[in-house]
Amino acid sequence: MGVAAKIAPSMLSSDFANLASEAKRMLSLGADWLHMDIMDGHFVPNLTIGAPVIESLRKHTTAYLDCHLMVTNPLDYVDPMGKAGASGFTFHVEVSKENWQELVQKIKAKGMRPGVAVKPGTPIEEVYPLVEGENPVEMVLVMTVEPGFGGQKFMPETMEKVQVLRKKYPSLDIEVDGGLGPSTIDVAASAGANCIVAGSSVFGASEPGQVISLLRKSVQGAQQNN
Ligand SMILES: O=C(CO)[C@H](O)[C@H](O)COP(=O)(O)O
Repeated sequence: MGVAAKIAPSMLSSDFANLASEAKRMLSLGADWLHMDIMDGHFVPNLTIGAPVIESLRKHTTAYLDCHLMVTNPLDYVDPMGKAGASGFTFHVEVSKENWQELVQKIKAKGMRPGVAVKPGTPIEEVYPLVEGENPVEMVLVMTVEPGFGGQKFMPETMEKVQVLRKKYPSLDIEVDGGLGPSTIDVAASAGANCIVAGSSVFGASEPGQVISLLRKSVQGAQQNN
């Protein structure tokens, strides 16, 4: 049996004007987590939501809010996101080389689960110290598109990173994000990903619940075959 499958619809593709009802709809259709994309308009060329929106959503759900911080200064976000009720806090390794130990410590102190994300062009070796340290992160997010926007094309070349990570860390949560849907999930699942973020393929489907269930079955099926 592998690491538990977690299907996390990316709320970036939801109707932000109806965020609470969109979140409840996804949970009622079988989502495990809600993926929240925090973008600062600097680390990535897009600006989305921040702690105030997480705080508002938290009033409507007890669900795991899987927050992906696409920001240049993640340390500045730890306190506000903790107070707002974030569950997971995933920061980018590209901007945390100097202070990841402090970051992880503070994220845990605020009751959140730390994760580290890598852009498609970043060597996967850069996350090893964060997974193996005394105070490790609990998830690695392998970006399968360039961060910044939903609806992009899945980059299959990123799968090598997932394979390497799964071989090295059999019980680690490995998340993939970007371009995941019915036509790309099998390759990600057989590479070893167990946390699946999917935005446009879920929100754009006529039956989003069927897509969520298909994503889960693919992860579970791949784990049984390994
Ligand atoms: O992090 C993201 C963009 O930076 C989004 O979560 C991601 O792209 C999901 O959207 P889609 O499934 O439509 O590709």
